[in-house]
Amino acid sequence: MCRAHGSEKVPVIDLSQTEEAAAQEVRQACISAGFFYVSNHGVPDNIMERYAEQNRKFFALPVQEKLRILADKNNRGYTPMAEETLDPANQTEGDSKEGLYIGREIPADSEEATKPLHGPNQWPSEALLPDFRPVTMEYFHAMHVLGLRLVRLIALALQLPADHFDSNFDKPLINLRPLHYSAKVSRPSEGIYGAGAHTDYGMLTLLATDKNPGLQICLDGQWQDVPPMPGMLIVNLGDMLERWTNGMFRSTLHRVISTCGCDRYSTAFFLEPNFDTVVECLPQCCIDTPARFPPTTSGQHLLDKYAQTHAGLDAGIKKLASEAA
Ligand SMILES: O=C(O)CCC(=O)C(=O)O
Ligand SMILES: [Fe+2]
Repeated sequence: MCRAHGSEKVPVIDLSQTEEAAAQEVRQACISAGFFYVSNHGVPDNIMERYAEQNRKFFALPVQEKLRILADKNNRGYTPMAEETLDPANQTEGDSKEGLYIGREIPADSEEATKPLHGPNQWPSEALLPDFRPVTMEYFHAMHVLGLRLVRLIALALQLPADHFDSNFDKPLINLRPLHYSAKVSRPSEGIYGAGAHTDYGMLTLLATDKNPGLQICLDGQWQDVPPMPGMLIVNLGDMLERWTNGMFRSTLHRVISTCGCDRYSTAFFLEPNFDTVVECLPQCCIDTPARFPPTTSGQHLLDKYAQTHAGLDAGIKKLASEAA
Protein backbone atom coordinates (compact mmCIF):
# COMPACT_ATOMS: atom_id res chain seq x y z
CA MET A 1 0.00 0.00 0.00
CA CYS A 2 1.47 3.36 -1.02
CA ARG A 3 0.52 6.53 0.94
CA ALA A 4 1.14 10.31 1.06
CA HIS A 5 4.19 12.10 -0.37
CA GLY A 6 7.67 11.92 1.14
CA SER A 7 10.95 13.57 0.31
CA GLU A 8 12.86 13.59 -2.95
CA LYS A 9 14.84 10.39 -3.50
CA VAL A 10 15.45 10.33 -7.22
CA PRO A 11 19.11 11.08 -7.99
CA VAL A 12 20.51 13.10 -10.88
CA ILE A 13 23.26 11.30 -12.82
CA ASP A 14 25.56 13.48 -14.89
CA LEU A 15 26.38 11.58 -18.07
CA SER A 16 29.38 13.79 -18.83
CA GLN A 17 31.44 12.09 -16.10
CA THR A 18 33.50 8.95 -16.80
CA GLU A 19 31.60 5.77 -17.67
CA GLU A 20 32.96 4.07 -14.54
CA ALA A 21 31.80 6.88 -12.25
CA ALA A 22 28.40 7.07 -13.96
CA ALA A 23 28.00 3.28 -13.72
CA GLN A 24 28.56 3.41 -9.95
CA GLU A 25 25.80 6.00 -9.59
CA VAL A 26 23.53 4.03 -11.92
CA ARG A 27 24.02 0.96 -9.73
CA GLN A 28 22.97 2.84 -6.58
CA ALA A 29 19.96 4.38 -8.31
CA CYS A 30 18.84 1.05 -9.80
CA ILE A 31 18.99 -0.60 -6.37
CA SER A 32 17.35 2.20 -4.39
CA ALA A 33 14.78 4.01 -6.55
CA GLY A 34 14.66 2.30 -9.94
CA PHE A 35 14.34 5.88 -11.28
CA PHE A 36 16.96 8.55 -11.96
CA TYR A 37 17.34 11.77 -13.91
CA VAL A 38 20.07 12.10 -16.50
CA SER A 39 21.75 15.45 -17.17
CA ASN A 40 24.21 16.19 -19.97
CA HIS A 41 22.62 13.34 -21.90
CA GLY A 42 23.69 14.64 -25.28
CA VAL A 43 20.27 15.08 -26.89
CA PRO A 44 20.21 18.70 -28.08
CA ASP A 45 17.46 21.00 -26.71
CA ASN A 46 16.65 21.88 -30.26
CA ILE A 47 15.55 18.32 -31.08
CA MET A 48 13.55 18.09 -27.85
CA GLU A 49 11.73 21.34 -28.63
CA ARG A 50 10.95 20.58 -32.27
CA TYR A 51 9.70 17.14 -31.32
CA ALA A 52 7.47 18.52 -28.53
CA GLU A 53 5.98 20.99 -30.99
CA GLN A 54 5.10 18.22 -33.47
CA ASN A 55 3.38 16.24 -30.71
CA ARG A 56 1.20 19.14 -29.73
CA LYS A 57 0.21 19.48 -33.37
CA PHE A 58 -0.56 15.78 -33.66
CA PHE A 59 -2.81 15.66 -30.61
CA ALA A 60 -4.55 18.87 -31.72
CA LEU A 61 -5.74 17.12 -34.92
CA PRO A 62 -9.47 16.32 -35.12
CA VAL A 63 -10.17 13.00 -33.43
CA GLN A 64 -11.44 11.51 -36.71
CA GLU A 65 -8.03 12.14 -38.23
CA LYS A 66 -6.26 10.39 -35.35
CA LEU A 67 -8.67 7.46 -35.45
CA ARG A 68 -7.59 6.80 -39.04
CA ILE A 69 -4.35 5.41 -37.63
CA LEU A 70 -5.78 3.47 -34.72
CA ALA A 71 -3.24 1.09 -33.14
CA ASP A 72 -2.96 -2.15 -35.11
CA LYS A 73 -2.18 -5.70 -34.04
CA ASN A 74 1.52 -4.81 -33.88
CA ASN A 75 0.71 -2.05 -31.39
CA ARG A 76 1.64 0.70 -33.79
CA GLY A 77 -0.65 3.69 -34.08
CA TYR A 78 -3.05 5.83 -32.08
CA THR A 79 -4.58 4.92 -28.71
CA PRO A 80 -7.60 7.15 -27.95
CA MET A 81 -8.38 8.94 -24.70
CA ALA A 82 -9.14 6.42 -21.92
CA GLU A 83 -8.44 3.38 -24.15
CA GLU A 84 -5.75 2.11 -21.79
CA THR A 85 -6.33 1.18 -18.15
CA LEU A 86 -2.97 0.64 -16.51
CA ASP A 87 -4.34 -0.41 -13.13
CA PRO A 88 -7.67 -2.16 -13.80
CA ALA A 89 -8.08 -3.26 -10.16
CA ASN A 90 -8.15 0.32 -8.87
CA GLN A 91 -9.52 2.38 -11.77
CA THR A 92 -13.17 3.16 -12.46
CA GLU A 93 -12.37 4.52 -15.94
CA GLY A 94 -9.48 4.46 -18.41
CA ASP A 95 -6.38 6.65 -18.07
CA SER A 96 -7.17 10.29 -18.96
CA LYS A 97 -4.63 10.22 -21.77
CA GLU A 98 -4.31 9.50 -25.48
CA GLY A 99 -1.14 8.32 -27.17
CA LEU A 100 0.62 7.18 -30.30
CA TYR A 101 2.85 4.13 -30.52
CA ILE A 102 5.78 4.35 -32.93
CA GLY A 103 8.09 1.36 -33.28
CA ARG A 104 11.14 0.51 -35.33
CA GLU A 105 10.13 0.96 -38.95
CA ILE A 106 9.86 -2.57 -40.38
CA PRO A 107 8.71 -3.02 -43.99
CA ALA A 108 5.55 -5.16 -44.30
CA ASP A 109 7.23 -7.54 -46.78
CA SER A 110 10.33 -8.18 -44.66
CA GLU A 111 11.17 -11.38 -42.80
CA GLU A 112 11.02 -9.51 -39.49
CA ALA A 113 7.43 -8.46 -40.12
CA THR A 114 6.33 -12.09 -39.75
CA LYS A 115 6.95 -11.81 -36.00
CA PRO A 116 4.28 -10.40 -33.66
CA LEU A 117 4.79 -6.72 -32.73
CA HIS A 118 6.88 -6.07 -35.87
CA GLY A 119 5.70 -4.08 -38.87
CA PRO A 120 5.39 -0.67 -40.50
CA ASN A 121 4.40 2.39 -38.52
CA GLN A 122 1.21 4.33 -39.03
CA TRP A 123 1.84 8.03 -39.58
CA PRO A 124 -0.55 10.98 -39.52
CA SER A 125 -1.37 12.59 -42.86
CA GLU A 126 1.72 14.16 -44.42
CA ALA A 127 -0.46 16.84 -45.96
CA LEU A 128 -1.63 17.91 -42.49
CA LEU A 129 1.64 17.42 -40.60
CA PRO A 130 4.53 17.40 -43.09
CA ASP A 131 7.26 17.60 -40.41
CA PHE A 132 5.85 15.05 -38.00
CA ARG A 133 7.53 11.97 -39.40
CA PRO A 134 11.05 13.36 -40.02
CA VAL A 135 11.21 15.17 -36.67
CA THR A 136 9.86 12.12 -34.83
CA MET A 137 12.43 9.87 -36.52
CA GLU A 138 15.21 12.27 -35.53
CA TYR A 139 14.05 12.14 -31.89
CA PHE A 140 13.61 8.34 -32.08
CA HIS A 141 17.17 7.96 -33.30
CA ALA A 142 18.57 10.23 -30.56
CA MET A 143 16.71 8.25 -27.87
CA HIS A 144 17.83 4.94 -29.38
CA VAL A 145 21.50 5.99 -29.23
CA LEU A 146 21.11 7.21 -25.65
CA GLY A 147 19.16 4.09 -24.68
CA LEU A 148 21.91 1.77 -25.92
CA ARG A 149 24.46 3.83 -24.02
CA LEU A 150 22.39 3.38 -20.85
CA VAL A 151 22.13 -0.37 -21.47
CA ARG A 152 25.94 -0.45 -21.46
CA LEU A 153 26.06 1.57 -18.24
CA ILE A 154 23.63 -0.89 -16.71
CA ALA A 155 25.90 -3.80 -17.72
CA LEU A 156 28.83 -2.02 -16.06
CA ALA A 157 26.63 -1.31 -13.04
CA LEU A 158 26.11 -5.08 -12.78
CA GLN A 159 29.89 -5.58 -12.92
CA LEU A 160 29.53 -7.20 -16.33
CA PRO A 161 31.41 -6.24 -19.52
CA ALA A 162 29.90 -3.12 -21.06
CA ASP A 163 28.78 -5.08 -24.13
CA HIS A 164 27.12 -7.88 -22.12
CA PHE A 165 23.58 -7.09 -23.35
CA ASP A 166 24.50 -5.78 -26.81
CA SER A 167 23.47 -8.90 -28.74
CA ASN A 168 20.04 -8.73 -27.07
CA PHE A 169 19.48 -5.24 -28.45
CA ASP A 170 20.46 -5.51 -32.12
CA LYS A 171 16.78 -5.88 -33.15
CA PRO A 172 15.14 -4.29 -30.12
CA LEU A 173 11.45 -3.89 -29.50
CA ILE A 174 11.13 -0.14 -29.22
CA ASN A 175 8.07 1.93 -28.54
CA LEU A 176 8.25 5.67 -28.74
CA ARG A 177 5.02 6.83 -27.17
CA PRO A 178 4.03 10.48 -27.14
CA LEU A 179 1.21 11.02 -24.64
CA HIS A 180 -1.34 13.78 -24.13
CA TYR A 181 -3.13 13.97 -20.78
CA SER A 182 -6.44 15.84 -20.74
CA ALA A 183 -7.04 18.63 -18.20
CA LYS A 184 -9.25 16.29 -16.17
CA VAL A 185 -8.17 16.43 -12.51
CA SER A 186 -7.37 12.99 -11.08
CA ARG A 187 -9.42 11.74 -8.14
CA PRO A 188 -7.64 8.67 -6.79
CA SER A 189 -10.35 8.04 -4.17
CA GLU A 190 -12.81 7.66 -7.07
CA GLY A 191 -10.48 5.59 -9.22
CA ILE A 192 -9.74 8.41 -11.71
CA TYR A 193 -6.10 8.77 -12.78
CA GLY A 194 -3.99 10.37 -15.50
CA ALA A 195 -2.23 7.01 -15.65
CA GLY A 196 -3.01 4.20 -13.23
CA ALA A 197 -0.26 2.72 -11.08
CA HIS A 198 1.94 0.35 -13.07
CA THR A 199 5.47 -0.82 -13.60
CA ASP A 200 7.00 -0.53 -17.07
CA TYR A 201 7.33 -3.74 -18.96
CA GLY A 202 10.75 -3.78 -20.56
CA MET A 203 14.42 -2.99 -19.96
CA LEU A 204 14.30 0.75 -19.54
CA THR A 205 12.22 3.83 -20.23
CA LEU A 206 13.46 7.29 -21.14
CA LEU A 207 10.82 9.86 -20.30
CA ALA A 208 10.60 13.48 -21.40
CA THR A 209 7.81 15.61 -19.96
CA ASP A 210 6.60 19.17 -20.34
CA LYS A 211 6.74 21.60 -17.38
CA ASN A 212 3.66 20.20 -15.66
CA PRO A 213 4.10 17.80 -12.75
CA GLY A 214 2.11 14.61 -12.36
CA LEU A 215 4.48 11.64 -12.22
CA GLN A 216 4.71 9.89 -8.85
CA ILE A 217 6.65 6.81 -7.82
CA CYS A 218 6.05 4.46 -4.93
CA LEU A 219 9.08 4.27 -2.62
CA ASP A 220 9.09 2.87 0.89
CA GLY A 221 5.30 2.74 0.84
CA GLN A 222 4.91 6.43 -0.04
CA TRP A 223 4.04 8.21 -3.27
CA GLN A 224 6.87 10.60 -4.16
CA ASP A 225 6.64 13.33 -6.79
CA VAL A 226 9.12 13.13 -9.63
CA PRO A 227 8.89 16.70 -10.93
CA PRO A 228 10.19 17.76 -14.34
CA MET A 229 13.76 19.09 -14.25
CA PRO A 230 14.78 21.47 -17.07
CA GLY A 231 17.09 19.90 -19.64
CA MET A 232 16.99 16.44 -18.02
CA LEU A 233 15.35 13.16 -18.91
CA ILE A 234 13.85 10.71 -16.45
CA VAL A 235 15.07 7.11 -16.74
CA ASN A 236 13.39 4.16 -15.10
CA LEU A 237 13.82 0.42 -15.16
CA GLY A 238 11.18 -2.02 -16.33
CA ASP A 239 10.13 -5.52 -15.35
CA MET A 240 12.58 -7.32 -17.64
CA LEU A 241 15.59 -5.80 -15.89
CA GLU A 242 14.04 -6.68 -12.55
CA ARG A 243 13.67 -10.27 -13.74
CA TRP A 244 17.22 -10.40 -15.11
CA THR A 245 18.61 -9.14 -11.78
CA ASN A 246 16.27 -11.20 -9.59
CA GLY A 247 14.86 -8.02 -8.06
CA MET A 248 18.20 -6.37 -7.25
CA PHE A 249 17.44 -3.61 -9.78
CA ARG A 250 13.93 -2.30 -9.25
CA SER A 251 11.03 -1.87 -11.60
CA THR A 252 9.26 0.72 -9.47
CA LEU A 253 5.51 1.27 -9.35
CA HIS A 254 4.53 4.69 -10.71
CA ARG A 255 1.45 6.64 -11.79
CA VAL A 256 0.34 10.02 -13.11
CA ILE A 257 -1.90 12.22 -10.99
CA SER A 258 -3.17 15.27 -12.85
CA THR A 259 -3.68 18.17 -10.46
CA CYS A 260 -3.15 21.35 -12.46
CA GLY A 261 -6.38 21.25 -14.44
CA CYS A 262 -4.23 21.73 -17.55
CA ASP A 263 -3.22 19.53 -20.44
CA ARG A 264 0.07 17.68 -20.00
CA TYR A 265 2.39 16.21 -22.65
CA SER A 266 5.05 13.59 -22.11
CA THR A 267 6.86 11.02 -24.23
CA ALA A 268 8.09 7.63 -23.12
CA PHE A 269 10.75 5.81 -25.12
CA PHE A 270 10.49 2.15 -24.16
CA LEU A 271 13.58 0.10 -24.99
CA GLU A 272 13.05 -3.65 -24.78
CA PRO A 273 15.29 -6.58 -25.76
CA ASN A 274 14.88 -8.43 -29.08
CA PHE A 275 11.61 -10.40 -29.34
CA ASP A 276 13.28 -13.79 -28.80
CA THR A 277 15.60 -12.79 -25.97
CA VAL A 278 15.22 -15.11 -23.02
CA VAL A 279 14.99 -13.09 -19.84
CA GLU A 280 16.03 -15.14 -16.82
CA CYS A 281 18.01 -14.61 -13.67
CA LEU A 282 21.65 -13.67 -14.35
CA PRO A 283 23.85 -16.35 -12.72
CA GLN A 284 25.43 -13.85 -10.32
CA CYS A 285 21.98 -12.74 -9.09
CA CYS A 286 20.71 -16.15 -8.04
CA ILE A 287 23.62 -17.42 -5.97
CA ASP A 288 22.22 -16.52 -2.56
CA THR A 289 18.54 -16.17 -3.48
CA PRO A 290 16.69 -18.63 -5.72
CA ALA A 291 15.30 -17.18 -8.94
CA ARG A 292 12.05 -15.33 -8.09
CA PHE A 293 10.70 -15.32 -11.65
CA PRO A 294 10.45 -18.11 -14.22
CA PRO A 295 12.26 -17.46 -17.51
CA THR A 296 10.25 -15.65 -20.18
CA THR A 297 10.98 -14.07 -23.51
CA SER A 298 10.90 -10.37 -24.18
CA GLY A 299 8.17 -10.76 -26.82
CA GLN A 300 5.92 -12.99 -24.74
CA HIS A 301 6.19 -10.73 -21.73
CA LEU A 302 5.15 -7.70 -23.77
CA LEU A 303 2.26 -9.48 -25.49
CA ASP A 304 0.92 -10.62 -22.11
CA LYS A 305 1.16 -7.12 -20.65
CA TYR A 306 -0.49 -5.35 -23.58
CA ALA A 307 -3.36 -7.82 -23.51
CA GLN A 308 -3.97 -6.98 -19.84
CA THR A 309 -4.12 -3.19 -20.22
CA HIS A 310 -5.17 -2.24 -23.76
CA ALA A 311 -8.83 -2.53 -24.62
CA GLY A 312 -7.73 -1.72 -28.16
CA LEU A 313 -5.83 -4.90 -28.84
CA ASP A 314 -8.99 -7.00 -28.93
CA ALA A 315 -12.69 -6.29 -29.38
CA GLY A 316 -12.37 -2.70 -28.14
CA ILE A 317 -10.23 -1.56 -31.03
CA LYS A 318 -12.70 -2.92 -33.57
CA LYS A 319 -15.54 -1.07 -31.85
CA LEU A 320 -13.63 2.20 -31.89
CA ALA A 321 -12.68 1.64 -35.53
CA SER A 322 -16.27 0.99 -36.57
CA GLU A 323 -17.46 4.11 -34.68
CA ALA A 324 -14.90 6.18 -36.58
CA ALA A 325 -15.86 4.79 -40.00
O1 LIG B 1 3.60 10.65 -18.41
C1 LIG B 1 4.35 10.27 -17.52
O2 LIG B 1 4.94 11.07 -16.78
C2 LIG B 1 4.58 8.79 -17.27
C3 LIG B 1 4.15 7.87 -18.37
C4 LIG B 1 4.35 6.44 -18.06
O3 LIG B 1 4.60 6.05 -16.95
C5 LIG B 1 4.26 5.42 -19.14
O4 LIG B 1 3.87 5.78 -20.26
O5 LIG B 1 4.61 4.27 -18.88
FE1 LIG C 1 5.29 4.00 -17.01
